[in-house]
Amino acid sequence: MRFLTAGESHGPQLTAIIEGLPSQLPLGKADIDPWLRKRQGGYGRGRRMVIETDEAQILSGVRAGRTTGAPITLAIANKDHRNWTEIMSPEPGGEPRKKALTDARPGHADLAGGIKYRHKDLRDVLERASARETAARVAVGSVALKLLSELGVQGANHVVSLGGIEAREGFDWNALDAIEDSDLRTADQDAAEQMRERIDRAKRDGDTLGGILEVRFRGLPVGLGSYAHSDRKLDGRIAGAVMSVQAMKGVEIGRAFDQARLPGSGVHDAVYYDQPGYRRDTNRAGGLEAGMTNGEELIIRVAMKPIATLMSPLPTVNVLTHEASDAARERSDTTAVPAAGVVLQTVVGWVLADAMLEKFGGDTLPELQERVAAAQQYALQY
Ligand SMILES: Cc1cc2nc3c(=O)[nH]c(=O)nc-3n(C[C@H](O)[C@H](O)[C@H](O)COP(=O)(O)O)c2cc1C
Ligand SMILES: C=C(O[C@@H]1CC(C(=O)O)=C[C@@H](OP(=O)(O)O)[C@H]1O)C(=O)O
Repeated sequence: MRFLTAGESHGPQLTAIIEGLPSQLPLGKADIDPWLRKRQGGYGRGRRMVIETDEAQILSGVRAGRTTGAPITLAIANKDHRNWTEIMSPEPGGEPRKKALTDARPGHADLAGGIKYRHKDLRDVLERASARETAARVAVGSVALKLLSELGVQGANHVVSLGGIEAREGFDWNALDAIEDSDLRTADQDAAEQMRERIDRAKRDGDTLGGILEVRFRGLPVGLGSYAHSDRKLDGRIAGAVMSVQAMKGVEIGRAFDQARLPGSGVHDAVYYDQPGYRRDTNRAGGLEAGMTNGEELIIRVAMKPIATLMSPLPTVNVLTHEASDAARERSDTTAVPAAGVVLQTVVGWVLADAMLEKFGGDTLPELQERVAAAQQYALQY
């Protein structure tokens, strides 16, 4: 499978094309829009999320509620575009350009992007660097999650820590409703309250916050990915997808950073066999060994940096005058950690769905389902 997204943050719309999805997958707006709405949520988001009510238009590849095997086109309108039509379509060469951005924001794409593409109005950089693009990626990933759910795979995401406030350790699949109900995407209500206070303080101070997120998947068959060549290794592919999300700066499989301090006897998972098949009593590996799923729950943790745009700005340089200045202040989120969990679950879902198709082939969903069931059976008896 492959996909492309296009669209600027304040342009008319975001567009995504997905190619390679099997036919006969039941698919409609109801499978995509709830993910878009979840991505918009979370305590600490800025005013843009009040303007947008993201929903996907399915423009090709689906007929009578089922995929046909043809490329799928998804479109998400930017409602805010109507407030930016003039700014987004300046006269060629017209100077000074309205809302030009010339005070490069440390931590954002502005300075390196301006030098790379030779833009002096850094708006030409930020429009595409913006995490608005993640709306398109979530739409794409939600289709992958739908395919996974038809194959018996379920995912989840939650906030582990935000602005230095730690949620209670542990994850319970039965607590998913509490996570979905929480504007901080944690089942730990006490931590959520402290996080809200921390976000309020950061906002008052003109500052921003990052955090740590966890993504989990269960029901995966053994052997997605491969040890046979570097670019087939699923851990590498997951890490690549996760790190490609705006503001993600670290990723670990299981609790890799803690485990790096321990001896092997305290890290690896002993294997046993009794009915109905192979079993491990621990899952410290986080579901991946040698670039392959091992049948245990997949556990991924990701570090998100604090938002780059500060209302109490850092020193920077004006790229027109080279004089010292304060970094540009754009409307912005104080934190987007809860929203990022939704993005991460969907982008990891894409990698997993892709690996499923690679291992099991499948022009159609029923063929895929038969082959996955047979592989699950084989793994027990092996
Ligand atoms: C859901 C989400 C929302 C974001 N919102 C903002 C924002 O409002 N302001 C901002 O400066 N950065 C925001 N970011 C992060 C920037 O897009 C990102 O830091 C920037 O593109 C530079 O890329 P890098 O951090 O990966 O190096 C957001 C990221 C995500 C995932
Ligand atoms: C638009 C979204 O996030 C945006 C991501 C973003 C950035 O710099 O990454 C900056 C802000 O853009 P704006 O200035 O238009 O408010 C966020 O709102 C979104 O998540 O849909």
